[in-house]
Amino acid sequence: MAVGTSVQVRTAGRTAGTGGAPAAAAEPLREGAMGAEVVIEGLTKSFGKQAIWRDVTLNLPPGEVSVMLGPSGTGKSVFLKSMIGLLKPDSGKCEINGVDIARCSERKLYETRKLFGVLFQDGALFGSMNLYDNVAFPLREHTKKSETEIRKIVLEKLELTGLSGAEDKLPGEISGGMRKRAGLARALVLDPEIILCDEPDSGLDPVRTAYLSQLLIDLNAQIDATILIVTHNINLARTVPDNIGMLFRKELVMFGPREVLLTSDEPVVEQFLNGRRLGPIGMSEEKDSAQMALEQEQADAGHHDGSTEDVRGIVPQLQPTPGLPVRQGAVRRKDRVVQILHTLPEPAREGIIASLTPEERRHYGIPEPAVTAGGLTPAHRGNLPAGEVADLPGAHAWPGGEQSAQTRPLRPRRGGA
Ligand SMILES: Nc1ncnc2c1ncn2[C@@H]1O[C@H](COP(=O)(O)OP(=O)(O)OP(=O)(O)O)[C@@H](O)[C@H]1O
Repeated sequence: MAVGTSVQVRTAGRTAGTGGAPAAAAEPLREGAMGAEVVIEGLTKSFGKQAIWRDVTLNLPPGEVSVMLGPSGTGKSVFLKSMIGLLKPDSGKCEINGVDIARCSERKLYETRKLFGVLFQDGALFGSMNLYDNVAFPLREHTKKSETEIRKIVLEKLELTGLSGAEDKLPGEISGGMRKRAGLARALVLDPEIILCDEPDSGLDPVRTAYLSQLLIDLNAQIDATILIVTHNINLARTVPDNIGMLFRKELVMFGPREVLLTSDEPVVEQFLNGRRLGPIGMSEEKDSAQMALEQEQADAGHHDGSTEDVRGIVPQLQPTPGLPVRQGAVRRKDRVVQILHTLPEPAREGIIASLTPEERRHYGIPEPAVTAGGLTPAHRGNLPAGEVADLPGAHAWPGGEQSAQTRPLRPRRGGA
């Protein structure tokens, strides 16, 4: 079995297939708990004389899904490793529940790491252990749970990731997609508040990637964990996250609500989303101006620039499979982005407003948009100078204090958020 052939997602009281009929929303699996917020400020990392990135500042809002994009070699994996303390940054902080991962004691680091579930690129499974033992490993290592308790948790996570029945298989006997899902099952056994996924789609075909995308959204709906995904997959980046960031030229070019990056006409963002050669990104990350001019000349003369379609604008975000709980992160996000709406570039603002229902618009006191009668947001384009987006209030923090009547939460918040 490979990803997607029979992905089953667990609801509180039953199992629902991804194509199942709509049903009443189920209760979340992890009642009351909410993913941790990750506060990153001025994070800088180099290896000897090689600067990787500097002054990276962003917040991962609790329970929201974020994606980090960036050309190969820009240090995305190094960023994930720095977040869990596997690599020490030169300066800056990465704070989780008040603990600065970059500076804390070994004991605190050990404790805080337990909040993380990490899906490594290759699944990082032990080749000599079957899937059951691989998934059980963190529980046997880090908890004092009995084998009966472990069995219950392992079978639950295998079911959640669509791997029921494959317990006895060795990693070498299953497909790449199944290995990814087994890695995800193992990342989930300690009930993580934060899930980091390093290229979860690598090596998967487009259909299996689509199923994996749905699985990540469904997981988020069920456990309300904060999720950060590093990926090169543009479909995934356009449809899954609440927030998108991009690393380029050793800096965080942007990080903020998905609508900002998806409507940006920053050359580096446009080039990356469209997968074309024309633009500032070259084979060795950066291009000089002579090379850029030459490529432009060739394209003007009709030479193919590598892209197949013009990808721009906001597409609808994936929703949890019918029957699963409402994503609490998405509910909180709505309140958050409405509060910072006035700070966002116009195309992003329009996109967010267009994504609200008439009831939500009334609740927030936002007038009906003139351009969205057809329902779907038009392909907006934004214009935000590099560096400015990362400075958006929503990129780093969001107003916490008093809320006006217009920005009161739409629905009661869970877990004291
Ligand atoms: N432990 C290390 N020691 C020295 N250099 C390292 C180490 N880990 C990573 N690097 C360097 O850091 C840079 C960024 O690597 P990283 O793997 O984070 O890039 P990436 O953006 O994840 O790339 P890709 O998209 O290709 O996976 C590379 O030049 C790499 O060689």
